[in-house]
Amino acid sequence: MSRAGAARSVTVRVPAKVNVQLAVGAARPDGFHDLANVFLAVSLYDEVTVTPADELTVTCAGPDADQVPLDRTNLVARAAETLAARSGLPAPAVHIHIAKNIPVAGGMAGGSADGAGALVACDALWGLDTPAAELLDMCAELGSDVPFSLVGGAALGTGRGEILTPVEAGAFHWVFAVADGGLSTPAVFREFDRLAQGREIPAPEASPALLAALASGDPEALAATLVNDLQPAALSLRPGLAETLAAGTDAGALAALVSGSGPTTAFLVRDAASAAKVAAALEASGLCRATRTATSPAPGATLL
Ligand SMILES: C[C@@](CO)(OP(=O)(O)O)[C@H](O)COP(=O)(O)OP(=O)(O)OC[C@H]1O[C@@H](n2ccc(N)nc2=O)[C@H](O)[C@@H]1O
Ligand SMILES: Nc1ncnc2c1ncn2[C@@H]1O[C@H](COP(=O)(O)OP(=O)(O)O)[C@@H](O)[C@H]1O
Repeated sequence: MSRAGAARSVTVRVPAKVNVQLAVGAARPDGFHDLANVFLAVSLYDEVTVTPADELTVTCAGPDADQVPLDRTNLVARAAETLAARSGLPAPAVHIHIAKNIPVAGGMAGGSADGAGALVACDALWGLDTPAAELLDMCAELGSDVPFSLVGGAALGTGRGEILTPVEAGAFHWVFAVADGGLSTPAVFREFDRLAQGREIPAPEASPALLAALASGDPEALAATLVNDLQPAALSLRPGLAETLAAGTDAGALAALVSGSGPTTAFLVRDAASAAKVAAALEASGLCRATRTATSPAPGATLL
């Protein structure tokens, strides 16, 4: 996008995710947990635009914009700094704007998506053409979910979720209920540890039945296999979410689960018509702040 007299800018679109399987192992010595994390990118997007500027600045617009930090802790700023440092460039002088549509601190990896988007956008703006493997390495440094935000589609994440293997996925329809306020991911993992005290935690493994259901595109089969080991922890911190989950299944959703660390709740539905019905019922229930409908799989970070 270049225009005489205007600074060139680059925009990248990035997807939210839902975890269709989130198997969590015991806490590791480094404080992370080994996972078998089956990620699915959904068609709910943020857009990250980078424009040359005098210094690194971050702005954000959207319904949740007031909850997004605009300082150097924002993952887009960290991404730009990481890419510049690794490429031997001076400190980045760039304005990064986030058009935010993904719920903040909602368990849908919005910050991770923005971080991946900023990496791809700055890479294009600065004409670096960084190899994909190096970009993925930088993503993993930024956060466990960031590599998946870059690649999108459907993938199994092992290690702390950053080691990705693509998996096959048919098309599915989803409704998301956005809760009031967010949940801190570290706090939800800490609650998982607390609830797990005195129990033997098995090593996390991907479920063959879930992967087969995902590949088949059969929503009933997928509904029977969805599992999120963080859900009891999220419900323990936010007991009211149980009512939201029940309201979605009462309205015809095939399955309901907490999205990642929550508090967004995800509802797998048969088709677009069912999505509209479940979303309307959730909106009418007063149990959530907003709803979104989406399909999966969605592409990863995409230059517009
Ligand atoms: C739970 C998941 C599921 O996809 O996402 P969200 O639902 O929050 O979006 C992820 O594991 C979140 O990944 P991400 O948000 O990138 O986490 P990171 O920045 O890497 O880590 C933040 C903190 O979460 C905890 N953490 C994260 C990943 C992991 N495998 N084990 C952990 O214990 C640690 O306390 C860590 O300090
Ligand atoms: N670009 C960003 N968008 C949203 N939150 C961000 C961003 N960068 C950093 N954060 C911080 O990360 C926290 C987690 O946000 P987010 O990634 O939206 O949720 P989750 O980890 O539940 O998927 C936020 O509370 C915020 O403090």
